Amino acid sequence: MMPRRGRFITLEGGEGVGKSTNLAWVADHLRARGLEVVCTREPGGTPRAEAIRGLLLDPAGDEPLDDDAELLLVFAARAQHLARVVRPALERGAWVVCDRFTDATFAYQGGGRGIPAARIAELEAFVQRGLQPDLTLLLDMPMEAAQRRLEGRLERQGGQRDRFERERIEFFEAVRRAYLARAAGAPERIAVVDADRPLEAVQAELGQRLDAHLEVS
Ligand SMILES: Nc1ncnc2c1ncn2[C@@H]1O[C@H](COP(=O)(O)OP(=O)(O)OP(=O)(O)O)[C@@H](O)[C@H]1O
Ligand SMILES: Cc1cn([C@H]2C[C@H](O)[C@@H](COP(=O)(O)O)O2)c(=O)[nH]c1=O
Repeated sequence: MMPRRGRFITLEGGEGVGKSTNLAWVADHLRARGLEVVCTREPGGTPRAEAIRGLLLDPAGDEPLDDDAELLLVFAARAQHLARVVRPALERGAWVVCDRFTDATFAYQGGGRGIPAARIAELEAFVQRGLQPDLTLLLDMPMEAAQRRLEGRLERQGGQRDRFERERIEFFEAVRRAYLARAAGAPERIAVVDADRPLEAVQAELGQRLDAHLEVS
């Protein structure tokens, strides 16, 4: 009998909504149920894809990054990540938990930059060859509140805003609208989780969503 393919879970949402905070919690929740879990992120997840992440996030330099170049870099990093990490893990039956994936491209490059969804979908088909997340947990909250969280994190941990974090609030509002439109178009895959609550409440809902997915998979 063929081994059962693993599952691909993605966490999505705008800046500062709590994706990184909840990624480890999601992984622990699944491991406690006896599953092998691989945690990863996009852009990145392999040394070469992380190098592309550096190009995308670096705010330095006086040469603006062209929107189409940004889109192609995102998919170049994704191709490498899928080939080296995600597909091998799924093929051996592991569950992959990924901080952002292609919904982020539709939200940031589509909603934020204004690149037509059809063009993004062409690259999605080319790079992913049908691979889609089995479940996407979309952490959603008003952008002003998320920005305050981000500022708190920067004050506590230091560091500078990256190239995306320097965008204006209108950009983030467009990103949020695009995410919610994606969720409305794929309610069977994308679960919208209200992230503007205490962490315990957010994680209780994440746990319920994961357990419901485990029951049907
Ligand atoms: N439910 C919550 N309530 C209060 N603070 C939270 C909550 N979730 C996360 N935080 C805090 O908000 C800040 C941002 O969280 P986190 O870094 O996980 O967000 P993120 O979505 O991964 O951000 P980015 O998109 O920049 O990577 C952190 O300081 C974190 O401790
Ligand atoms: C996958 C993906 C990501 N981005 C942007 C969104 C974020 O600003 C950064 C990643 O940093 P974070 O620590 O996860 O916040 O990259 C994007 O524009 N398009 C994408 O497809």
